[in-house]
Amino acid sequence: MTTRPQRLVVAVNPSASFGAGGGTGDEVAGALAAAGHDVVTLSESGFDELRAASAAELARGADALIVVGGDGMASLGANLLAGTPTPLGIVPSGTGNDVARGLGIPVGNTEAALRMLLAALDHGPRVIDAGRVTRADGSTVWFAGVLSAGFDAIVNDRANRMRWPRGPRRYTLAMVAELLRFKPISYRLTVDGVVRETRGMLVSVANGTSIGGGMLITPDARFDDGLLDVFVVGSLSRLEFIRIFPSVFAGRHLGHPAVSIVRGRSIRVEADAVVAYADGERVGPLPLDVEVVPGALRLLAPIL
Ligand SMILES: Nc1ncnc2c1ncn2[C@@H]1O[C@H](COP(=O)(O)OP(=O)(O)OP(=O)(O)O)[C@@H](O)[C@H]1O
Repeated sequence: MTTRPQRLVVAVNPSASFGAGGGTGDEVAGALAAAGHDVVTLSESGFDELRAASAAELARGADALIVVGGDGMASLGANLLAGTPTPLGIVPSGTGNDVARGLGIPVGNTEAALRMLLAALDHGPRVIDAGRVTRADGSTVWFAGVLSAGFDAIVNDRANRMRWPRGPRRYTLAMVAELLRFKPISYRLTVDGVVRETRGMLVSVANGTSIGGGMLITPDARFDDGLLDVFVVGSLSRLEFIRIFPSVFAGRHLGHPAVSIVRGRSIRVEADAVVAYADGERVGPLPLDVEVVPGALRLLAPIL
């Protein structure tokens, strides 16, 4: 490896799904140090503490932030680094890992993810777009993958509260439980100034391709096209939903009359009493304004 030694901050979520106990964090820190890098490993009792510790360490100067965890950790990294030149690395050890998945970072194989990370430290980062969300109170938050408001955000909320099972099957169980009580939502969407009102189950604003551990809701979305894919699932009976649901994993739901995707740069999502999630983390209640910021993030990921 020809890489010059770099100062790397490694932020570990010890509670992320298959990294439970922090073992993946030790493996990552060990491999990076063995490759000659100067590694600072951070692990805290909670997410907010970890974010604060990471911010403090980045302020001392770092060549990259590497997060070890799931989409929530990708969110932590994206929010610290969007708009800065410092690259973000992700070693997936979470439940869904959809951001890593969409970027072609190996999931479920820490060794392979580490090989890819070391190669990316060598060849340099991939520049991608990020989504910037503005809440009604004017505060902002970034996302790298997908923002969702509707059925899957409710499922996400339930899955986050579940202790079992580990892995993506947790989302499937949470989904079945929530499907039994779900009522369609009345949305008002404004995409680049064009207003559309619709009743439905779900609206997602996607920079990436999947949610829920590989459900390819927007299989043709690109992280670096300067656009967001707005995915809408209209009203469906429970039976019809269950019938088309498996096809989402292969991205074969696209021809269904209740499913639509439009692309845009600036999207307002409105509905009563709906909370949005982005990259697996709670963003807050609608209404929200989402815009794409081209080239806002550098990712230590394969250059496609
Ligand atoms: N010590 C901790 N450090 C960081 N995050 C923690 C910690 N303990 C609990 N968490 C929670 O972990 C969540 C983030 O988890 P993460 O996304 O890394 O894994 P996951 O939920 O298993 O995977 P995914 O989001 O891909 O489904 C945060 O919402 C945070 O509140």
